[in-house]
Amino acid sequence: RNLVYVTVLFRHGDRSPIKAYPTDPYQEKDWPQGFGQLSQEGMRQHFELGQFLRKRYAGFLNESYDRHEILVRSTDYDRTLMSASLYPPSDQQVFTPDLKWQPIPVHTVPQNEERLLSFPLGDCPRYQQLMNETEQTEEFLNVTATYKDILELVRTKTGLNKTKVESVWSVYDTLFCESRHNKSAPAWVTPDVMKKLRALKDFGFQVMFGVYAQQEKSRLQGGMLLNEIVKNLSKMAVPESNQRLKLMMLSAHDTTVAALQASLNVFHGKQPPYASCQIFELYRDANGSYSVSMFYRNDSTVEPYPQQLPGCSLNCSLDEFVRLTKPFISDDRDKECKV
Ligand SMILES: CCCNC(=O)[C@H](O)[C@@H](O)C(=O)O
Repeated sequence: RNLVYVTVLFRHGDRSPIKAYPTDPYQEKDWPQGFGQLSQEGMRQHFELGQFLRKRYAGFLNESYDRHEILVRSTDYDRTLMSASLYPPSDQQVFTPDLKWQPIPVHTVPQNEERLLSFPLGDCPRYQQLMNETEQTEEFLNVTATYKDILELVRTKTGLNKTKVESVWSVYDTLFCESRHNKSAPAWVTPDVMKKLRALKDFGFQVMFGVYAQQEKSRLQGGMLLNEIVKNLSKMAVPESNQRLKLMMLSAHDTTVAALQASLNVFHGKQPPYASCQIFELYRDANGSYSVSMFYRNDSTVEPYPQQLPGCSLNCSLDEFVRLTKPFISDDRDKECKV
């Protein structure tokens, strides 16, 4: 079977915190580029991802960058735009000796117009209703009861007057970024506290796109992106189409990867790491039919993991892929959002 088209969605690389908590000893001035910015570690992570993709698709992609072959779209954040731009050049495209980098065009839309790569999308009362109902489920109540003491600790130590899961989420994120950049944590942040905050953060992802009414949440969130990806796969599955596009690269966030994976029922409930990459490969089989293979790269030290769409084989026929994903895609989201 021959590879004919690839779509990859990745999270940006390592960054500075999005914000500090009220009593945080580190504030915006303590970060080289301020809050929410790609770090040099993040740049290295994405240069490595670019090298991985070039190697994986050597022979499929033109040796040198061909603007007809590759389309890059990013959310309108510095960290995602910069992550997407770190595509290594081929030899003859090096334009300055010793500079192993070349600019590639990265397309985007303003944040308030983004409806493909940023989740959870607001403007959906039905989704908000589902989230309220989720917070009444036994599972949610059990988790918040189990971690009651840690939520209380976070409230008192950080000066945050709310300790809903979302507030804890942002504290963990800030502490995680600070730990990754050798900024010593306050005494109350013990390894056990970080472990519990990590579990709550992962739970926060599960809640956003699952735990309760996962299919309906997918139709209102990640299904929006899944729909585009499935439409593109079908569009590319035509023999000798004059389409030269071979690789669609989407640069986004942890929530984007999680939302998309939840809509495919392949989300394993943990925050997608920096530069993690969801891969869709479309193949034309010898008999002229088409199949889709999915992979998830969340560890750059090993090969990407093959993912199995529930109800299908690892090399899932395109027809089956379309049929099995349909229930997670809304054909009129605005209507389904109305309450
Ligand atoms: C309000 C928090 C928004 N967080 C982000 O945008 C980050 O990019 C986050 O999605 C991530 O992938 O780190």
